[in-house]
Amino acid sequence: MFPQGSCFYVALLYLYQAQRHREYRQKIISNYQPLHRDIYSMHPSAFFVPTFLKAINDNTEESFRNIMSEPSPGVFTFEMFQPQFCKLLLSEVEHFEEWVNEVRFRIMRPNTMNKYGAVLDDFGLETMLDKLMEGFVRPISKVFFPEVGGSTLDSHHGFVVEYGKDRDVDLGFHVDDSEVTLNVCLGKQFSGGELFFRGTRCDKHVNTGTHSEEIFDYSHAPGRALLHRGRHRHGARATTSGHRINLLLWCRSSLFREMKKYQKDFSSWCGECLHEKKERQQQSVVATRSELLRREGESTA
Ligand SMILES: O=C(O)CCC(=O)C(=O)O
Ligand SMILES: [Fe+2]
Repeated sequence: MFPQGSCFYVALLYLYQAQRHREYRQKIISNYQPLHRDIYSMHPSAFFVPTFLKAINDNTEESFRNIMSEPSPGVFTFEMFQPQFCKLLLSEVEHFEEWVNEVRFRIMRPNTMNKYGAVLDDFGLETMLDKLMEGFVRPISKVFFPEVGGSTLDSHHGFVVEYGKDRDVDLGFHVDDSEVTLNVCLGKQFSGGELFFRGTRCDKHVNTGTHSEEIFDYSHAPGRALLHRGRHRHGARATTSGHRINLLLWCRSSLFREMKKYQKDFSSWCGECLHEKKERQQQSVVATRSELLRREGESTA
C-alpha cells in the first residue's frame, strides 16, 4: 500500500508506457514503406468534397448548417471525403496490414473493444490527422459543442475500425475517450452495422436509463461523416455482409478535462443532469405554489 506515493507510481507507470509506445511507433515508422505518400500530408482539395470545403472556408454556423443534418440532437451528419481519398486510405490500411502479417509484427489495436482495425497515428498519419482536427473538426465543434471543449480540442486518437467476415462483428454500448468524435465511413459495401445512440451522459450518469427521445439509429454511407460528443452513448450493430471500414478521430481537449474536475453540474450536455435539474425546478415550483396557497389560507382564516 502506498497512498502517499501512489501519484508518483502512477506517473512513473505513465512515463514508462509512453516511452514504450514511442519505441513501438519508431519501430513501425523506420520499417514500414507507405504506399500512398500523398495522404500523409493534408491536401484539402484532394481529400474533401467541395461543399464541405466551402462550409469550412465560410466558417459560420449558417455555412455548417447548410451542409449538415442533425437527425437527433447532438448528432450531425454531412458529406466529407471524396471517394478517391476513401479508396487511397483503405488501400493504405490494407497495405499496412499486409506488412504487419508479412513481418509478423504484433500491432496494438485501436482500443480494448476491437480485435481488428489499426491506429493510423502509429504508422505515420498523426500529423495529417492533427491538421484534420485543427482545421476541420475544431471549427465545427466550436459552434456545435462549445460546452465540452469543442473550441479547445488539442489532441486526438485516430484509427480505423473494421467489421465483417474475418473482422469484428459489432461493437458494444460505450462512450468514447473523447470530447468530440468524428466517424467517417470509408466503405466498402456492407449491410447491417447501424450505429445506435442513447443519449449523452457524464461519468456519474453513464449507466442510467434512456429517455425515449434519446433513441436514435443511424445507417452509415461511404464518404459520409458523423460528428457527436464522445460522451454520447452508442454502439454498432452486427455487420451482416460485406465489409464496413470507418475512420474514427477521437478529439480531446486538455483544458476541458482539467476544468471538468471542478464541476458537478453537467446539465448543459448530460441528458440525466438536465433531467434532474428540470425535476428539481418543477418540485421547487410546486413547493412555492403550495406555500403561497398555505399563506393565503392563513391570511383569509
Ligand atoms: O463502428 C462504428 O462506426 C463506431 C465505432 C466507435 O464507436 C468507436 O470506435 O468508438
Ligand atoms: Fe465509439
